[in-house]
Amino acid sequence: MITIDGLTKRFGDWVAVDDLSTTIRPGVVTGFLGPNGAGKSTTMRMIVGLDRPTAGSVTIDGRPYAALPSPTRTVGALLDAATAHPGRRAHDHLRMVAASNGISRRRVATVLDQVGLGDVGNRRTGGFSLGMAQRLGIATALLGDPEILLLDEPVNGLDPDGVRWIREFIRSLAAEGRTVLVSSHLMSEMQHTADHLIVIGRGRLIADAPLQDVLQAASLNAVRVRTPQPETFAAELVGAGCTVQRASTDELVITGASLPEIGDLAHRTGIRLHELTTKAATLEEAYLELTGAAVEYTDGAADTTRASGRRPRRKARR
Ligand SMILES: Nc1ncnc2c1ncn2[C@@H]1O[C@H](COP(=O)(O)OP(=O)(O)OP(=O)(O)O)[C@@H](O)[C@H]1O
Repeated sequence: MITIDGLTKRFGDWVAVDDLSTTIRPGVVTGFLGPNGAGKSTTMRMIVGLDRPTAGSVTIDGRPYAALPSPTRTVGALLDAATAHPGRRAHDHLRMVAASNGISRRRVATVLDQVGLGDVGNRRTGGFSLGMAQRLGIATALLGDPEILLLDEPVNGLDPDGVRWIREFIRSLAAEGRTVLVSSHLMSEMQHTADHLIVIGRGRLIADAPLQDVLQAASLNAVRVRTPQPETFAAELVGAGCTVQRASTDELVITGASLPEIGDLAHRTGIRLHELTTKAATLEEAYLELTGAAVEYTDGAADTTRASGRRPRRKARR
C-alpha cells in the first residue's frame, strides 16, 4: 500500500505537485490520470525517492522508500523505458540490474518469459522496437518480484496487440494481490484497465474514486431517444427544463431528466419513441469534464497563473 500525505513538490516557484493526499491499495489497478504537466511523473518519482518532496510524505507499507529493507523487491517502477544501454543484450542488462540489487540471476529468464521477450534475450537492446523496449522496462520492474508496481505510460508507442497484452498483464498483476499504479493518456484503454482512478490537474487532486463512480458522476450521463418526431419532442423537453442535443436525424441526447421522466413525458405528449436508453459517459468524456479547467495550455498559450506565475522550462525528457 502506498500512502501519500500532503505531498508537495516545487521546482523553484513552480508547484508541480500540490498538497496531494491519497492511498493506493493492493489488489486493484489504480489509474493515474491528468493532463500533460499535471504532476503524475513527479509524484511517481517521489514515491521511489528519485525526487525529494518539498513538503508532505509518501510511504510504502508505512516506510519511506529509502527506509525499505529491500526497495527493489518491494517496488518495481517503469518510469522511462529507454534505460538499457543500446549496445547491451537484454539479458545482460537484466543480469546487471539483478546483481546490483541482490536479486537472483534466475529471475532474468523468468521475467523475460513473462513479458514475451524470452526468445530475444540475447539481442542488443539498441535494435529493439519501442514496444520491445517497453516490455524490457516492465521486465526490469518485475525483477525483484515486487508487491508494488509503478508504471508510467506503459502503453506508450505500443501497437494494438501490445496494448491489449499490457492491459491483460497489468490486470493479472493486480489479481495476484499486487498494488499497481499506472499512468496513461489513453482514456479508452484506462476504462478497460483501471478499477480505481486518481485524477490530478495542476498538481492537485481532482478525483479519487472507483472507475464506475467517476463514470456515473459525469454529467454526460444522458438519455438517448430515437423518435420520428425529433423537433416536437425536443421542444417539449426544453419546455420541461432539459438540455437537448440533436445527435442525428431521429436521435436526441438529453440531460436534465431521468429515463422514466423522459418516457413519461413522451407518453403524455403523444410522442412516438423508437428507442429510449441511457447513454453512459465514456471515461474520455468524464475525464475531459473533470480536467477541463486544469489543462496547462489553452489555445496554445501557457497558463502562467499558477504559483508566482514563473514557470520553469519544461524538464528534459528523461
Ligand atoms: N526537474 C524539473 N525541473 C523543473 N520543472 C519540472 C521538473 N520536472 C517536472 N517539472 C515540471 O513540473 C510539472 C509536472 O511535470 P510532470 O512530468 O510530473 O507531469 P506529468 O503529469 O507527468 O506530465 P506528462 O503527462 O506530460 O508526462 C510540469 O510543469 C513540468 O514542466
